[in-house]
Amino acid sequence: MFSGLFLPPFFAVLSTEQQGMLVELPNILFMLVIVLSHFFKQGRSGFAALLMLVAYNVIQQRLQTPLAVGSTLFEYYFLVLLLPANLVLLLFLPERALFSFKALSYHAIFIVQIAVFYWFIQPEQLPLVSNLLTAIEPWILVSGDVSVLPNILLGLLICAVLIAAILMLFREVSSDQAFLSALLASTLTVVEFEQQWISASMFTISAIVLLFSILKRSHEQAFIDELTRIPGRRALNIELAQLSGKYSIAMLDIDRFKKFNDTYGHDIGDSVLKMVASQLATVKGRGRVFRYGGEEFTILFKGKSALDCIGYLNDIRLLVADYPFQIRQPVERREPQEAGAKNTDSCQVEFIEKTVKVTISIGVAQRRSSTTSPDEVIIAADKLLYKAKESGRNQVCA
Ligand SMILES: Nc1nc2c(ncn2[C@@H]2O[C@H](COP(=O)(O)OP(=O)(O)OP(=O)(O)O)[C@@H](O)[C@H]2O)c(=O)[nH]1
Repeated sequence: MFSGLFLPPFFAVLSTEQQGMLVELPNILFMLVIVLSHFFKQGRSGFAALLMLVAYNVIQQRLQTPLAVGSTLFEYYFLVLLLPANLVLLLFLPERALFSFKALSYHAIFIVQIAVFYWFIQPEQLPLVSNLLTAIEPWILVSGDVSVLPNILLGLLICAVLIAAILMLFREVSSDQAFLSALLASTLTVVEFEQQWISASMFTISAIVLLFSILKRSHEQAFIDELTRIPGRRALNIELAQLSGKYSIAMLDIDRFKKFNDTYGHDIGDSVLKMVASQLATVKGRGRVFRYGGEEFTILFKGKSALDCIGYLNDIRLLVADYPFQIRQPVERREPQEAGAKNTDSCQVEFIEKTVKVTISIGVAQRRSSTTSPDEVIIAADKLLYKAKESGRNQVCA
């Protein structure tokens, strides 16, 4: 329906040896994903790769004959039902390292399905399989010219894809995109099952997406600060190690943040950090923002003097200071007691909304000479930050 137009001509120009390599490619890529998922502690992607690897091999080893032969049709239905069902199930299960004790229940679910499949495909089960197919015949209205896929299974596949797409939109789990791609690849494969090369090409694409997803998430884990979603200290250190020529570094600190935490609680303090990071990320002048640690941030301006940066830094300082940060705070309200009544401690908790102002202080220093190291520039910027605090906060010192 979709791919038949371009896949066979593309594969036809390849030599038999190259075609053989392309058929093996999903196996290699999925195994790579499994190994990486173990080292990068991304079990969910590892399980998805394991499922896809087994499904691909079932297709290659068992389903390359016409679907009407022997138990092939039954095996095809088995695959169409269980592959998306397992992928969707994984979307809801918590992350577990693939080769860990905690993941044993996942492996058990998987092994039971393989055992059931293996039992059904034994030659002596053929009469039972034929009877089963006859029994479910009224349910599986074949959609004729679209594919050999019964409408009911096609509907389930579409539901699985929709669930993955909705989850991807509404929660921030980076592996969801890879699951959606695996579900789309499985759907296209089973819908276009009679197309030559469909499984090799779709499963290769899905394996590549899974691989990229693992690498992207590992990169994020290493370099992106989990709370503020901006690059963290490790990313800054790598940038600093590669610096040369003219540059300036700004050190920024939220004013009286300890008091803020003590008054409104650590969770609201975290929201302030997120808000400040999102405002800082809009800095002009090609400044790159990092979370230095705690409530301190760093902005690196390559090719700029401290004087060049003052305007950009004042802009973000004002942006933060003008941001109406909303707080929903619980307050206890004591019920007034009637005269002579017994002293019972009755109080109600109410929530009040209020807007608070957050300010930041900034110190910015530039590289003075070719012998000045980035650490020395940071120390100089820190001293200027201290000066900004001493001079009343909410200001830039250069
Ligand atoms: N909520 C939250 N608080 C943090 C985090 N990291 C550091 N802090 C808090 O940030 C506060 C820093 O306080 P101080 O270094 O004393 O400085 P300050 O209160 O901002 O005062 P000045 O810098 O002098 O304006 C401490 O109370 C830390 O607990 C975090 O990730 N989340």
